[in-house]
Amino acid sequence: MRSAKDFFAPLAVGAPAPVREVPARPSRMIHFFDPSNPKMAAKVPDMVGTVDVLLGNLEDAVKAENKEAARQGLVDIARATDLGEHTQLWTRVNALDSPWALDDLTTLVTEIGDRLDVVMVPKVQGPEDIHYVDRLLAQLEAKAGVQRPILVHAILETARGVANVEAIAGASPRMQGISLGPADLAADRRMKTTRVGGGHPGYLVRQDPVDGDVEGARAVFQQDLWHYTIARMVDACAMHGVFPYYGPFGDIKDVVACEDQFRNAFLLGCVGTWTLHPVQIAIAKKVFSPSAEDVAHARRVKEAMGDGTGAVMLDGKMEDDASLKQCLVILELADRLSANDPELAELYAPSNGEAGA
Ligand SMILES: CC(C)(COP(=O)(O)OP(=O)(O)OC[C@H]1O[C@@H](n2cnc3c(N)ncnc32)[C@H](O)[C@@H]1OP(=O)(O)O)[C@@H](O)C(=O)NCCC(=O)NCCSC(=O)C[C@H](O)C(=O)O
Ligand SMILES: [Mg+2]
Repeated sequence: MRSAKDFFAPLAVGAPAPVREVPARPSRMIHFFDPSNPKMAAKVPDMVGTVDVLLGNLEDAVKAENKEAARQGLVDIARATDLGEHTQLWTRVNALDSPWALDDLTTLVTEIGDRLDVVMVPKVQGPEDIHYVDRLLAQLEAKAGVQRPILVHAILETARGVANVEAIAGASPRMQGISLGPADLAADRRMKTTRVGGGHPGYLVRQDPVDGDVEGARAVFQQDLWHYTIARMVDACAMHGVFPYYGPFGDIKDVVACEDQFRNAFLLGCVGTWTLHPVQIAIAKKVFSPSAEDVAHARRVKEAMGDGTGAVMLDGKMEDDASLKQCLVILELADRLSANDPELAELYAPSNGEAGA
């Protein structure tokens, strides 16, 4: 076991010092693109500034024969693209047991390590996977002279990963966050779904029979297949000061259910989601930015609560220290997003007569 005193020491001579706090940069949408797909790659420069994160995907959804082209494509894009102040560059490398992961990490850190913010690691099984990546990144950073540590993001997509989620979240100061990977997780758990994320019409609760008539009409309520896993992931992330994310929603045409799935994740504590197609970007932005109404309400509660202690009545509802703390989460998020986005700053600005944040 590593001593707590060693936790913030670099894992290789010459590697940058680990971060003590994960930078809270907006990451409402982690936009996936395949760097080996010329049409997608061509769209990347115009997406800068419109998405919080651009992620060059090297893993699943990239054909085996294109793995090397995707890796090199990402290097070329990172070198040629000015990402500005507000768009981060992430990658998803191939799984650690694949023939490509070592070359992915070695090439990316040595070639574009100074431009890469986060490495997403798929199919993480336990803290040992993070320890491996942690040490390797330190060695490569030292070799390449990278000045700031590259952070690590784990995808929760195996039953063992879910069972170890707390240990994964706390495995390294590099841990930036965790995403749900519902498609691989469903397969690993031997669930009987055949989809990439979202609900299933067969997973439901039915109203009791009326007057014992089991054949009569009854309401059915579709249930959320992912509630348990997302809630567990959110707790593990909050416990360790890292960020939780929903993952992919594969039914690109069903923008309504996509928005619902994203909003469930937002309400449960996730800070963002993956976007697989341009149409999902605006949905993620809408859902993971608090509404103007929520911000205005949070400000009213803060104003009404004065020094932050005691209880008050506002619009017929009791507000106290704990509801104030929830409101402060909303206000902090609104402030952070406003700092990067003049449109949101205007949307959230207190109207005449309203108290400021
Ligand atoms: C889902 C797609 C295959 C759809 O692609 P396509 O059929 O080309 O869609 P459109 O014709 O509607 O596209 C319109 C134009 O937009 C471009 N496009 C499409 N997607 C993107 C994108 N992500 N980024 C940038 N540009 C994009 C198209 O090229 C069209 O361009 P043009 O013809 O010039 O107008 C496709 O969207 C796609 O492959 N998306 C990414 C999929 C992906 O990354 N999958 C992996 C993540 S999910 C996963 O791995 C599961 C997870 O791990 C788990 O276990 O749960
Ligand atoms: Mg997967």
